[in-house]
Amino acid sequence: MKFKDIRDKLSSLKTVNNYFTVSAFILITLLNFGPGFSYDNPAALEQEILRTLKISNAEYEILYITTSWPNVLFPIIGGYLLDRVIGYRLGTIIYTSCVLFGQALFILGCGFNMFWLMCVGRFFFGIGTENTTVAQFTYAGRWFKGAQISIVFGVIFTFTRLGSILDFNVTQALYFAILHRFQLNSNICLSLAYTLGFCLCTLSLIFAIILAVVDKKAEKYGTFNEKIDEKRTFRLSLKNFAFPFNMWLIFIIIICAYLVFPFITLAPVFFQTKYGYSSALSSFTVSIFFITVTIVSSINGLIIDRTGKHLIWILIANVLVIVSHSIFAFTFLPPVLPAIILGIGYSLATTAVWALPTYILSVNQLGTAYGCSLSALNLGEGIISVLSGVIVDNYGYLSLEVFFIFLNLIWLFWSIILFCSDYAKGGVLNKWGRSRRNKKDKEEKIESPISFIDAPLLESEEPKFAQLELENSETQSI
Ligand SMILES: C[C@H](NC(=O)[C@@H](N)CCCCN)C(=O)O
Repeated sequence: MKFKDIRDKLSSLKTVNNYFTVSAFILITLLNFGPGFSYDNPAALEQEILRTLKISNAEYEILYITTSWPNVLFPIIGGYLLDRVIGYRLGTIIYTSCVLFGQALFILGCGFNMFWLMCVGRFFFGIGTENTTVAQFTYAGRWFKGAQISIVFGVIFTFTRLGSILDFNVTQALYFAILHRFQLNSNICLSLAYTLGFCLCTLSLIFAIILAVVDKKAEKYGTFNEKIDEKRTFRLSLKNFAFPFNMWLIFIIIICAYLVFPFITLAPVFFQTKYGYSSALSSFTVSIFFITVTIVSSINGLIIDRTGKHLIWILIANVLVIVSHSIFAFTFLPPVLPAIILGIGYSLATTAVWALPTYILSVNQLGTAYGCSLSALNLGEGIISVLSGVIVDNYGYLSLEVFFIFLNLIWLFWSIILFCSDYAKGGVLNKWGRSRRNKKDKEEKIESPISFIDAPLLESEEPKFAQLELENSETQSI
């Protein structure tokens, strides 16, 4: 075999791998769009639900409690099952099916005026959505760990937040369009409006199935460097929970970064109280936060991958969030400014922090780690939401802001500890992007399987290259 033939074979390998990678990138980043869109379906039509089902505000809250509180536990189980029992391919299909099942029950509950069925639906939807996130992050780590991981998370967050923004605008418009055009009873109108979410969740299930096929084919093709442990067992092994010290610090930082949400849920009334804003203007200011996150997440991902230095970006993000809360607390500057700063800070933090587990854990432990992270952030959000309510009721909004500044100083403390601990261990989490992109970087324990931007020769292709060279020399000797 001539050198040209070898080169042609290798470039065809590169083309196929590029094709796999681009497909995986699209499927992974879109996987949670449908669930992200449907998560706040109740809030998009809150008044209509209250009126149609004749429920109180407290009962309405049950629709969210049943969605979020079970997720203090379920992602840990779901993540472990992905790693050790069902595998992430089948797991993702099961979890997206659970989302779909939950959304279907929720819609039926609306249609038949059965509030309890809506709550059961939201329970299945909630555990399905959160575990789909665990599976999505695990897939991201499996495919893109290395120099492209943050852009993947950036695009994931752009789509997830875009889903939320669209939900609030489209679902409501759809409901009123159906109501005015067909004059149906409002239960049926609610069900029909929520059917859009159901269709998008169906797409997630389809994406999960295609992704499993692409992943399987890519594995057969030798795309991945790291082998998946195929030994599946139903016996609980605590070994998968034995994380290195830095991973525990990452859990704490994830909890802290997500404490922005308990604030955001109270923000509309805060804006009305402090700035005398109308309800519409307050909601608009909150939406500025979400729009900022949607726009900047992908850009942040790109910047973080280019520069590396994830821990520095987390520190910068932390400072931005503190600045934002300080402006809210101690100035009367228009709240849209700190809302934008908060959006940039939060987006920077999440885009950088979710990449970190992939640098220190094997792919066989990623599901468990992401599951624990999701459980931890739900617990943190749950506790801080309750505390925030108590603080507002008893001490007012200035105290609430001081409380959030204090929480962010705790985040700063743990970020510095992580920085020092990582430095002492050789700075794996805080490398320059250039160094991660350098394929000869032997320090990196586990490399990115393939480069998304410009797929270079894979390490896993080297045996094939050797094989071709062998064939070539044999042909020549004959
Ligand atoms: C990964 C993280 N997920 C969450 O915070 C979930 N608890 C709630 C998702 C709500 C989506 N509108 C995230 O979305 O960043």
